[in-house]
Parts: sequence; structure tokens; C-alpha cells
Amino acid sequence: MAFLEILAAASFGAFTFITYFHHGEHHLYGATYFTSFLLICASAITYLVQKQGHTLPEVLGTTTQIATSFFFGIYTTCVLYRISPLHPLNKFPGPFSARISTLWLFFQATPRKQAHLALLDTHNKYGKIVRVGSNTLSIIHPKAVEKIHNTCLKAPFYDLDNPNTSIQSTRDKALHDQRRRPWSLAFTETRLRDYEPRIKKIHQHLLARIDQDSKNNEDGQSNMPVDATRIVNQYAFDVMGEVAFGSHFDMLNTSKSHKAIDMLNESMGLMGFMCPIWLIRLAVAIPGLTRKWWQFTDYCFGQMEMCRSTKSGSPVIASTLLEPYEKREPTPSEKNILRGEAQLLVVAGSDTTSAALTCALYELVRNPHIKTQLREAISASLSPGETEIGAHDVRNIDILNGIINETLRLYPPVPTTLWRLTPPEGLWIDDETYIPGNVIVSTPHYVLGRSNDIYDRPNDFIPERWSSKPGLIKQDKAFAPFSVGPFSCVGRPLAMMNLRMTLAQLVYTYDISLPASMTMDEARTAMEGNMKDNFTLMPGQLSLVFKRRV
Ligand code: HEM
Repeated sequence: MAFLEILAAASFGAFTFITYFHHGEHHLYGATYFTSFLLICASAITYLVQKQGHTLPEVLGTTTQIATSFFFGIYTTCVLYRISPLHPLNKFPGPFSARISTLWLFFQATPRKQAHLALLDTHNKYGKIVRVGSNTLSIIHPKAVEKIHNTCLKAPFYDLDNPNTSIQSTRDKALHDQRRRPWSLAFTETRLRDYEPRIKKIHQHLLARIDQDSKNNEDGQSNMPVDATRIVNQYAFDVMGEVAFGSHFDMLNTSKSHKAIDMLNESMGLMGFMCPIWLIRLAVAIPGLTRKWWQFTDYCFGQMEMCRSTKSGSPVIASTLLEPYEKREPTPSEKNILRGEAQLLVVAGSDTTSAALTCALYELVRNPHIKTQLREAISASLSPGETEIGAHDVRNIDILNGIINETLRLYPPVPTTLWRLTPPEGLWIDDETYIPGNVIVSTPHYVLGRSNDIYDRPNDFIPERWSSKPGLIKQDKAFAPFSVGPFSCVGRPLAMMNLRMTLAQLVYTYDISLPASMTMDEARTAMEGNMKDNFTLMPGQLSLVFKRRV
């Protein structure tokens, strides 16, 4: 093939990048581009063979050469631009390969699904603002959290389960505000009072399950180590099923995982690879590849539909979200919205609460003096003879709130990936730090929580930081495990109520410790060493002994 034709194809590729792919968002169209490309090639081959009389091998060879030259033109121009001084992020430090492609984070995360640790290392090496993708910055500037999350909109990453959009994946601000209203109504003081007995019911299941697993069925010996990570995770899902739809997953009672939760876990496991959104959308377009996720969504939507048809008992979260549809059927597009909300109800509240509870227990067994202080404070807040913890008993206990905050600081349940898009005019973080417009930014909370610029003794677990020793916090606005701004966690009141009640109930009911045969180092390796960042933090194995006190 003539050199000039190859050059023309490559130049056309460069032209396509400069005039088209360089502008706007393309992540939703990967599959369309791919199929269009195949169609164009097939049409060209058919035309050249049938109408022009060329032989098939000859035409295949030419088409391959033209296509390769075309892509060479696109990608060479793209890479040259990304590493050149013309790129708006050129002045920001970071690994060279991250400048070329967002796949950098994918390669960092893939071996162990520990993007939180990869980013910690990267910030230690490159500083507060690091270029971690061609158009992506990871920022741990102490002022960044408030500024970014109050100003920026959600990044393309949130299109991952389009067209099912939950409130969390709604990128349009006006639409998000509109959808946020019913959600807010589901977490008022009155509603929380409705949910409290439901949580207490699951507490009974939790204690019964711990007692059962602590017994060795063969020789009747008690105080056997139990798999705390698993039990707490099942607890968190049972609570969410109960509070969201009025029917729990029955995992604590049966000691068995629920099929819907298995499907969710499998899907969330894929998030740990930190794939760029265009790759996720390509995967979504391949039939069957993301089947488990859609089956999980179907299951949750089924629960939502059941709530609509069988209104009974005290309100659950779904009843508030379904109020507009009491007298009429939702339209097809409203049904899509409800599908998104139904899956989010389970996803948002379960793994997050489970991670926080497991990590809090882990820190308590590593710091027995804090555990003792907590138990004394709980005992002082209970009426004589009271053993069942209520929300009002434990609402204002400084040491309890401090333990929860310290846990969320060191082990934020959403550790890394709150991707946002800077406004077109860019953003000033402080008087000296400017972030250009249309850039994807993230404030990784795991790294922020361990920053010397934000906390004194950042690696120590000190609950008093949040009450009697505020001097240990240098920048309080950088602490935002529930995020801040218009897209922050709407379920925070429920999460805090559940965390307080459950931690208090466990510490009051049991003496909790590591198994006698396990050293602190072994516990650390099993738990922190195997912690995964699957969008939500997945704690590693935590084996604990629960000795009954009351
Ligand atoms: C310790 C527990 C929890 C933590 C740390 C947490 C954290 C977060 C964070 C960081 C976000 C922002 C996510 C993003 O921008 O992509 C979020 C959003 C959200 N959370 Fe939570 N969450 C927790 C528990 C809950 C619970 C119990 C619920 C109840 C269903 C809930 C419901 C939601 C919802 C609906 C959103 C989306 C809000 C919006 O986009 O306006 N969360 N959460």
C-alpha cells in the first residue's frame, strides 16, 4: 500500500482526535464506536470485493493497514498531547504512566485491590496534589474537601449503571436536588424512631448468632473465636433489609449468605480493579458480563415492589420513597429511577456500616483501655437493670462518638473514589492553588485521614481528639467520611444511630478480645493486610472472642 495512503489515514486519525475525541465525554459510546467501526470496515470490504472486483485477502490487508494507521494517528496524537506542556495538568507531579492513561490506577489496584494504599504511597512520594490519570488529580490539600465537594459536580464515573440512575449516580444537579427531597424525609428524627425497634430486633439475632458461633458443638466448650468480619457484615445487611424494605435477609439466623448479597459482593469485587469508566461501560455492553449486578438490582426492585403492594407495619425507608406512587403507577422512567434507588438502599447502607463496625471492633481489641472506658461510660448512661441499648441511651457519649470518628478517620468506608468534575472555569483551593476546569478530581479520605498536615499523631487511635483534645486536629474541615455538600450521605443519621447502638450493645454485652493464640501483628496482617478498596472498604479477616458479661 502506498505510503501516502498510510499517511493520510494516520493524519485523519490525528484530525479525528483533535476535532472530536478531544472534546466532550465519550465513555457512554465506546460500544457504539466499536460496532460502527466494524460496520464501516465490513461495508468497505464488501464494496471493494463485490463492486470493484478486488480479492478478499488483498482487501483485508489494505483495510487492516488503513485501520491501524488511523488508530495510530488517534493514539499518537492523544499521548503526545497528554505528555506535552500544552496539557492543563502538565505542571502537576505524578507517575509518568499516569499522564498517559487513567489505566495507571487500574494497574496499581489490580494485584491486591488496595487502591487506598497505592494512593497513600503515591501521595507520600509526590505531595498533596498528584496527577493519577491523564485528566485526573488526587488531592489531599487540607482545604480541598470542602471546596471540591461543595463546588464540583459528579464525574463521568457515576454513569456506571446508566440508564438505571439512583440518586447517587444522578449527575444533573437540579435533578439530584429534586430527588434528594424524598430521601431526606426518610431520615428525620421521627423516622429514625420508627427504625430503632427494627434495629433492636436484629440486635437480638446478632447476639444469638455470636453466642451460637462461640460454642464448639463437639465438646460444648464456649468462647471459641468467631469470624467477626462475616457476622458483622451479615448483621449490616440484615439491618438494611429490615429498615429499607421491612424484610431482612435472614443471614444471621440461618448462618447462610443470601443469594442477592452474593451477587452484590461479586459485582462490588470488580470495583476493586479501579477500571476507568469507559472500560466499565464496555463491560456493561457485553451481554452476560455484568449479569450478577443486574440480577441483584432486580432482586432489590422486587423488594421495593413488594413494599408497594403490601403496606403494613411501621414505615420503612422504601415507604417514604414510594409515597408519590400511592395512588398511581410509576411511569416506565420512574420505574427506572426506583430500580436505581432500590439497589442503592441496600448498597449504600450495608457495606459502609459493616466496614465501620468491624474496624471499630478491631481498634477496640488493640486498645483495651479505650474499651474499658467505653464500657464504663455506657454503664453510667443506662438505667438500673437495663441491658437493651436504645438510641437515646448512647447518643451523647463522648468516648463512643470519638471511637466512631477515629474509626471513620482511619478506615473511611468510602476510602478513595468520590470522583468529581471541576467547573469549566476551574477552581481555587486556596489563594495559591488553582485546579483547571473540566478536570476529574478526588479527595481520597483514607490518605487524608493519615495526613500530618491535618492531624497530630495521625496514625494513633485517640478518641479524645474529638472531645477533650481538639488540638490534635489541625484542619477539622478535612474530615468528611460521609462527604460534604449537596451529594453527601443522606443516610448519615441512620448510620450514626446504628453504629452507636451496635457498638455499645456489643461492648456492654461481651468482653471482646483477640483469640489467645493470636498476636497483634498476626491480627493486623489478617485484617488490615487483606483490606480491599472495592469502592467501599472491605475489611480483612477479624477473628474475635466474645465472652458474655450480661
Ligand atoms: C458508616 C456508614 C456510612 C458512610 C461512611 C457513608 C458514606 C457515604 C458517602 C461518602 C457518600 C457519598 C458517595 C458519593 O458521592 O459517591 C454517601 C452517599 C449516600 N449514602 Fe451513605 N454512608 C453510610 C451509611 C449510609 C446509610 C446507612 C444509608 C441509608 C440508606 C446511606 C445512604 C446514602 C445515600 C442514599 C447516598 C447518596 C446521596 C446523594 O447522592 O445525595 N448511607 N454515603
